Amino acid sequence: MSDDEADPELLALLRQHLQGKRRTNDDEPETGVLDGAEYVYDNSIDVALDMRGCKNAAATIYAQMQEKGYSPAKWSAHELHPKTKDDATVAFIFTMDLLNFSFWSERSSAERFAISYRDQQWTGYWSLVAALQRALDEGIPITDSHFWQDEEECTLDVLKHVFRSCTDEEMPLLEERFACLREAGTVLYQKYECSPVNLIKAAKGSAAALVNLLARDFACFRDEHRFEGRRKPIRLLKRAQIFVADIWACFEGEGCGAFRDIDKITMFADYRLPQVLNIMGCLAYSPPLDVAVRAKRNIASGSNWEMQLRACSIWCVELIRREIVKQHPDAKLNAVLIDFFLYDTIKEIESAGQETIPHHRTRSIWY
Ligand SMILES: Nc1nc2c(c(CN[C@H]3C=C[C@H](O)[C@@H]3O)cn2[C@@H]2O[C@H](COP(=O)(O)O)[C@@H](O)[C@H]2O)c(=O)[nH]1
Repeated sequence: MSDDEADPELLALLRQHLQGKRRTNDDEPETGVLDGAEYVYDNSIDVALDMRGCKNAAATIYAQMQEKGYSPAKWSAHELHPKTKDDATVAFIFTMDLLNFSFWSERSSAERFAISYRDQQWTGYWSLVAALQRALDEGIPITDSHFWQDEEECTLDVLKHVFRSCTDEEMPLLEERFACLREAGTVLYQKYECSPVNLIKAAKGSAAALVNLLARDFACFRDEHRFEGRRKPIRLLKRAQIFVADIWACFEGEGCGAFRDIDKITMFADYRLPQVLNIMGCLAYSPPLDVAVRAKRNIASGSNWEMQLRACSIWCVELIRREIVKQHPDAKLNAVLIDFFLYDTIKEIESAGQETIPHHRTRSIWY
């Protein structure tokens, strides 16, 4: 590139700041997730946003969130979520979001992996929460990072026992989960005196800084992938962001959950949100992608299709959020609460047997 040709990414950034799209305060950290999501959206051909759909969805989402009283307090109301606001709960949420990925199964609902706890069978995300609660009830210190480092006590067999299923299907990616615990135990020992509370304190009240610390120090949180020719990887950081959001929600914005920039956290790019955004008419797939998703074909982690599904979902929720704020300037909502609402909505749709399209199938540790 000759000297007088500026770097296109630099130009885009300059244009963005000149347009005042996102005024950033120089000494406040940014995660870069939203910028990366917008880049992928601008370069997507298999996933598109339906603007009319997003506008309609914004009105519906806002009305229903008001009606259901979506606020951070709702997080602790979930029966399996921890209720105390203390260090043990921070450790629980850190462990949970370290392992918060890939629960989907191709088995029937009767045969899919499930955890039996408190006289109920739990599947999906709730199977993880139930398994952790059950282990603690059984005296297994599964949320203690000293335990994760103890090669005698914390073995793959112990983890298999913690996540033992009441069907003959085992929890997916158990060995990968075991590796996540080991790695996190080592990093917490090396950098944070074995405590996730110290990790939160190191972010000094910034949600974005905490996300960046997780991505910098823990490979298993570093959910970033190449997209086409772009020099910089696209940062999606789903589990890092949902960890910050779960802490914020659980502590209701106080104490460990007091983040001055929580609104910088985006929705969490998992396998449920693209599905519900598609069902709500906000996200549209190209015919080949639509066929692949409906046929439940595996879509490779980090592939172009998968990146479009995840990143366009992030951008879609951002546009829905902006539309809500435009319609209701005093709305006390952010991408986190909208996301929580959308996840709970797709779970209601699923239990009512009203899914009109399956979620996409990607097996990975990222979501
Ligand atoms: N974007 C987004 N993804 C979420 C959640 C949650 C649970 N959050 C609870 C806390 C407050 C909220 O009100 C929720 O009740 C789990 N997941 C992801 O979904 C997948 C599991 O799907 P399935 O196998 O069907 O349960 C898996 O990738 C998991 O990481 C969320 O909130 N947002």
